[in-house]
Amino acid sequence: MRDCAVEILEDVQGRADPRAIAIQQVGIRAVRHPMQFQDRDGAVQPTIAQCNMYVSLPAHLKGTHMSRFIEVLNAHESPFSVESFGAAVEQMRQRLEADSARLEMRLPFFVQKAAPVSGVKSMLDYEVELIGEITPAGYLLTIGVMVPVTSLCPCSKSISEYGAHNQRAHVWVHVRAHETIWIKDIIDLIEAEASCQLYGVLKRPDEKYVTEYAYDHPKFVEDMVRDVALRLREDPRVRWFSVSSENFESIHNHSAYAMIEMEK
Ligand SMILES: Nc1nc2c(ncn2[C@@H]2O[C@H](COP(=O)(O)OP(=O)(O)OP(=O)(O)O)[C@@H](O)[C@H]2O)c(=O)[nH]1
Repeated sequence: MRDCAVEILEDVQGRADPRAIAIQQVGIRAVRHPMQFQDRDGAVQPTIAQCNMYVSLPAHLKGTHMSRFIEVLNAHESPFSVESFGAAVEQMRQRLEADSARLEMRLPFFVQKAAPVSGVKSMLDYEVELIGEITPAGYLLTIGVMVPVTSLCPCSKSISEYGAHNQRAHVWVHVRAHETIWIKDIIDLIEAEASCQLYGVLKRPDEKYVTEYAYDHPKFVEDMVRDVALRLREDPRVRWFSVSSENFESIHNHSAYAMIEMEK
């Protein structure tokens, strides 16, 4: 067997490139990696992130150091959070010897909730997206959260002698902030504006409660994104946001959708 440790291998990606074209993003996509995630309450939860990792490559170099992206992930032992994310992007930028770096992570995030009447505890899963970019101009973090909620149609309630159609909706909020805004802050804000929030476990008294609560808080998809946008516009921590809602209609085989984006 040949001994790779002593063999001299050419560093092809370090060769000069004659085309003189810089690359804005080169790297790896769709890497799944186990990690620890920490949010507002300080508890650390294990999860699995799907990562995209990119750096810039100057015009004179042929290739980037592909293996180092995974090395960076594996070397990262401390929990990720909205506060520590910038340090992780900077580690990647330095290890790849690049001017700019971009780290995108999407992960399931779990919250233990108590049912509204019985108090029975259960976990609910949300989706989180963290997108951190370091360029010579500075660091930009975009935080995204998808919150599943109930929406109940105000028109259906108004025109029907009894009942109202309702559906599950996926509300995505992305924010860029002046200061720390936690994932749980965004979840609380969205759930407060839904026709009703969701729970993993509901006993019969809870089911009666959420049915009547949703009936008392009807929302079109437009109401949903406007009411969340109002809260984000009033929040001094937020400097840019987008909010969208996709309502999986129960009376159609298609979704209703609305989106608002605002730079403050
Ligand atoms: N740049 C580049 N590398 C690729 C690609 N596809 C596979 N690779 C391989 O990724 C491997 C690892 O690259 P490097 O990180 O530069 O590996 P290395 O030179 O042994 O490690 P370092 O000394 O840390 O730079 C190389 O063997 C490349 O051939 C590609 O499209 N671009």
